Amino acid sequence: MRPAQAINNWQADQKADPNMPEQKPEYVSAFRALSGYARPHLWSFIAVIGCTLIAILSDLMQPFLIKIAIDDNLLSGKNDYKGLLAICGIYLGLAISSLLFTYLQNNLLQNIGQSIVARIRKQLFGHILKQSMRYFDRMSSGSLITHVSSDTEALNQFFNQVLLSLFRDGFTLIFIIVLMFQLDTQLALYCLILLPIIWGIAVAFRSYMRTTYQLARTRLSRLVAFVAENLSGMNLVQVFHQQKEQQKQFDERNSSYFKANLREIGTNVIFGRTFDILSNLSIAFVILAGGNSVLDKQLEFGVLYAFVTYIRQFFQPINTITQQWNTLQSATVAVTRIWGVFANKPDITDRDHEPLDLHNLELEDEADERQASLSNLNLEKVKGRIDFNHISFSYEEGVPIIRNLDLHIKSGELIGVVGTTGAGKSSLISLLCRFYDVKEGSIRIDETDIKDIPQATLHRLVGLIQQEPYLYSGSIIDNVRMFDESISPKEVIRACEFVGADSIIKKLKNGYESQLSERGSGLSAGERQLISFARIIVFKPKVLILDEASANLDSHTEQLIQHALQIVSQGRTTIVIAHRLSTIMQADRIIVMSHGEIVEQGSHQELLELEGHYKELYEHSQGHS
Ligand SMILES: Nc1ncnc2c1ncn2[C@@H]1O[C@H](COP(=O)(O)OP(=O)(O)OP(=O)(O)O)[C@@H](O)[C@H]1O
Repeated sequence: MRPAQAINNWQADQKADPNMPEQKPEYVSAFRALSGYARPHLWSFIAVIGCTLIAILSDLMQPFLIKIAIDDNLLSGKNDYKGLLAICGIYLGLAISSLLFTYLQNNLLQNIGQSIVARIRKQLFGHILKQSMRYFDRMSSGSLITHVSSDTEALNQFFNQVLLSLFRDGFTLIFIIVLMFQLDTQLALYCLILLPIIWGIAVAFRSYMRTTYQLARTRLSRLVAFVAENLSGMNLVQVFHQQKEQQKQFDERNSSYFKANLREIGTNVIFGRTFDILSNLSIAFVILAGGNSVLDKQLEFGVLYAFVTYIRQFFQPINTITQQWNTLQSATVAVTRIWGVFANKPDITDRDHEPLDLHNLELEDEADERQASLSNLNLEKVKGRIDFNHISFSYEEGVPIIRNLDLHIKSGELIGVVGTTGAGKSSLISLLCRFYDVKEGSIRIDETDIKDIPQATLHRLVGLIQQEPYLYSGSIIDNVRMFDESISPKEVIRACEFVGADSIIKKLKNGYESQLSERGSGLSAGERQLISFARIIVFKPKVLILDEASANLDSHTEQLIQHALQIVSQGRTTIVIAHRLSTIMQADRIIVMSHGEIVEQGSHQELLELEGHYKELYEHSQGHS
């Protein structure tokens, strides 16, 4: 990731969510947060500092050795070849030592950085998995992806670049200054006069560079968002022949990003060259001032040589440290954002869930495992009776979605739920799965409030087949058994045969080993639902919820689904949200919902006789107005 990307990602998020407070890099709290992760690597850090010191000293002693060779051997007239040979040997030894310890320092620091970042990334993903649906309603998936990928990558850069530079360049600078004073105090003092000038230039460039970086990142974000938008709405783009218009808009964004990039590169070049000019000016100045002293025999030639070399080396670490500023800022913002995610407690938790300890997220995993094993329901003995006791619910305060709904479902009953769009059918199901909690009333399975059932148990108890079933990247076998290797391929094949998906799967080129992707790789909505039916057979939940595919299915797939539903619903309490009334005409009971309430219920025939909402829906589905 380029410097400042995290800042810009964050800024892009801010635009997407205007309610989020303005966030600035908070260096102290960011470093405190990171220090907890760094503590276990204390000895490795000490080893890094040791290696850095040896590597720098090995580097910096080289000009000093040449100074000795010039002043004590070459210009002293002693003809001491042995001494010269010894100096060459030491020089070689120093070069090897510098190489070896730089390598060790780099490797050690990379190792520490990568393991800290990998640990944070793992905990972050685990933490996101535990969040409730309300959180995902609020957060765009784009910004969560940014947290897991770009923000953790910004941390990686912190260890690879900022820390490395702070250790290596910081120590180098200190040693060079000490060595320069050791060689000649007056010349060293002249050189220090340059420091405020260098500082002034660095500060001026830093703020200009930041603006340039940000401009490029903002334009990149716009470009990426535009491509993502087009990809997700590709069918619309093609249906409305928008290709030319979209290409034009893309070209505009692309060219403005290109210009911003050129500006960024130009700024970097000017900054680097300015330092080169300053370095050369200082060398000229040292040669002028020091040369005079050499001619007056007040300074040895070797000292002047060493000084010129150190001045050259002096500018490089300053340049590198200044360039790290942007990376440091983006890493700090990244830490703040990542800790913002960690700080968010899921609002749906199991009873007696211990409070989140931000400093010890591993404890959270252990607590979850403990909770999962604590079930007051014996899964085998659950009958599947469901009671919605006068429940009310809203997504947003003051906008009721479900109002005082009272519904009692017997174990093994097949219930069809119908209603106009937005009536609250899917919301009712979300409440039963405990994606959200009811505001008033309670939902009970076999007399136990679902809030008292650990979520892991509840989700084994209630199986959900969604309108758009989610398929993972992987084979059909793995999609049916949800990567649970304890379920054999034979069981999967039997389940698919049972629900009638077998004939469809066998037609695929690689049969059960065909690789699917999230969009289903060529399977229709109905066919994807059939695969979900097989999942139900494999995992045997006591309660089955089917949010029927609303897409028009061909009559063959529709028949297959009807057949699969009959098979799968046997011995299970089943709730079907029906978009086609034909699916639930045979249901034990049909519930008609409108504006979050049950307005009618009964069998198909009974409801038709009522001549109310259901009859209207039915006639509409039959093509009558
Ligand atoms: N995550 C959400 N956040 C805020 N409002 C929501 C959310 N999900 C649904 N709603 C709103 O709640 C109401 C009921 O939606 P719901 O999806 O339960 O209806 P539905 O009967 O299943 O509709 P459909 O048949 O179109 O799927 C709608 O007004 C919808 O806009």
